[in-house]
Amino acid sequence: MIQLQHVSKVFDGNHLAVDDVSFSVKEGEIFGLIGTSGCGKTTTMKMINRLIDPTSGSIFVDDQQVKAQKPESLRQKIGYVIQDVGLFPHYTVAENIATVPTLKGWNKKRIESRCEDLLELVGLNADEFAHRKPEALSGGQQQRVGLARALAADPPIILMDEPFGALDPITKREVQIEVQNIFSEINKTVLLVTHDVVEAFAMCDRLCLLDAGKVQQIGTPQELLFSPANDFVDSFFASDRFQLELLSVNLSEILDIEPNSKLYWSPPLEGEQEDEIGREQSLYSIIEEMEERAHDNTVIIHRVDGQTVDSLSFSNLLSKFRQYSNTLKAGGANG
Ligand SMILES: Nc1ncnc2c1ncn2[C@@H]1O[C@H](COP(=O)(O)OP(=O)(O)OP(=O)(O)O)[C@@H](O)[C@H]1O
Repeated sequence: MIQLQHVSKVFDGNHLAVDDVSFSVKEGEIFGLIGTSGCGKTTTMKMINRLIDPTSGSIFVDDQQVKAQKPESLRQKIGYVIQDVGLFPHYTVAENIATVPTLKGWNKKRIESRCEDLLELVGLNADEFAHRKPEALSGGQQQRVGLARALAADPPIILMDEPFGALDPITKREVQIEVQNIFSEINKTVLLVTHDVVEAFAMCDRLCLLDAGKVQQIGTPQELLFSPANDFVDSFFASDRFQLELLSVNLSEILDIEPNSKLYWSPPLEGEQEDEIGREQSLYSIIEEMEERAHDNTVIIHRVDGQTVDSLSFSNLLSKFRQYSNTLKAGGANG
């Protein structure tokens, strides 16, 4: 879907900001570009929608070189979400969302109904918000409108540059979860630039870690964490290591689960029926969920298999996780 081949960018004649970068982002994937400040993330992203032209190398979107595509038509298939959102201050929320559909010549009725659907998708009530100006929105609400605007004409690709950077940690987590749910419902190819490794691990299928414009490693979060290509990659994750390990390991990896068996939480949350657990949930989200449910740290997860009920305690789960992560560190699980 997106492919970079030996892409470099030199600024001011001698500043090599992006140095021979190659990667491809597959259809439907959330791909993260991470690295320290100034390592070339934003420059790399802006070369994809032609806000910046590369000095050398080739970039393909949909198997076509971007330099052979008109910037306007290229940008119609690429939604773009940036940190300061960039909403037009004199336009209402609805008018902001309508920008690309209007350029594409959609009729008024179609635009109105798209706008309502999108506001609902990002968790904002259309009656309440459609006619407000951006100044009458909180930062989190502006971010949601920015996302709705990027999704308006249903582009297959979304580029996001520090989209949650302006949010406080609690709102950030809420908006991240919503955005993840949105992307899992609608098939989008997403490139996310972030300096926040926890965000990258929570949201991305694969990551590319850059340093001084050069690719250090490309792989799944688990591969970068447990099989680092060099010392830079290893030390880059050191300060958040435990949280990242929990984020990069799924429940199904550490439990010996039969293909058709289902897992349930116990006790259920107050007022809820027995609630199934997603086997692809990360250990981190399982533990977050446990904290919400567990009163006495006893039986948390149980398996219903005919007459048999198997159960796991919080500490049992953690010790299985430690065993598994030690195997990964020793290079045992993924080879
Ligand atoms: N238009 C420009 N002219 C000259 N130098 C630039 C220009 N844009 C970026 N740079 C330089 O290129 C390098 C990479 O910048 P870039 O914005 O891509 O980094 P980044 O990884 O996105 O950083 P951050 O996380 O701080 O946003 C930096 O050294 C920056 O100063």
